Amino acid sequence: ENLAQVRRCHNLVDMVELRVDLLHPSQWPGIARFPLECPLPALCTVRRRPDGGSWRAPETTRRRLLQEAAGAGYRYLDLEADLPTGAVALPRRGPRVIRSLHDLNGTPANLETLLRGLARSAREIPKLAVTPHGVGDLARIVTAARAVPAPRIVLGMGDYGLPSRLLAARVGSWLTFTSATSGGLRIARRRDSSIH
Ligand SMILES: O=C1C[C@@](O)(C(=O)O)C[C@@H](O)[C@@H]1O
Repeated sequence: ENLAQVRRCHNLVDMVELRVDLLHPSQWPGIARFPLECPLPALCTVRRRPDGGSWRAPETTRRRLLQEAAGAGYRYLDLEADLPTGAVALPRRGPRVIRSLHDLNGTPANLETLLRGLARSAREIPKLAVTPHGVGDLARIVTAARAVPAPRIVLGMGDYGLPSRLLAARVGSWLTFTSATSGGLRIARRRDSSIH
């Protein structure tokens, strides 16, 4: 089902995220096959509930699946900022880590420091997903992104976050997310918008 969705939109996006937390456990055996059959670079994410995800099983199971994904051919692996080093062992020539921090309630004061401190090595890509409550917060997200060397990912969640997604390239975010199904930003064809 996930691969069918990728095939429907593979010419509209540059990479694909598999949200393992949204899968039924009966689908977990397919996690290792996904990047091999996916026509685009794949990102594996197992999002916890406090970070906005739907993961319900124990943390040990989550780490086991992340570990499996680390050796399965994914180009990127999303690991949280509070995950202890070594909780997921990364093979040499394994995936590049996107080191993420989510704030579902607001936009922390020290955004730039947070963003700068996320990556644990030069290979990791820091990612901040926060919830702006007004244009002031939105402006702070943009300022923080621009102050930190690329590549970095910044996303505003909620209504006030929308401009940070539509203007991701302008903001300097290395990627922005869209959704192959309902429930997120719909995928637009390239150049459907004229924002530069
Ligand atoms: O971390 C993120 C960002 C996201 O939550 C969003 O708000 O677009 C979508 C998730 O799939 C992804 O893992």
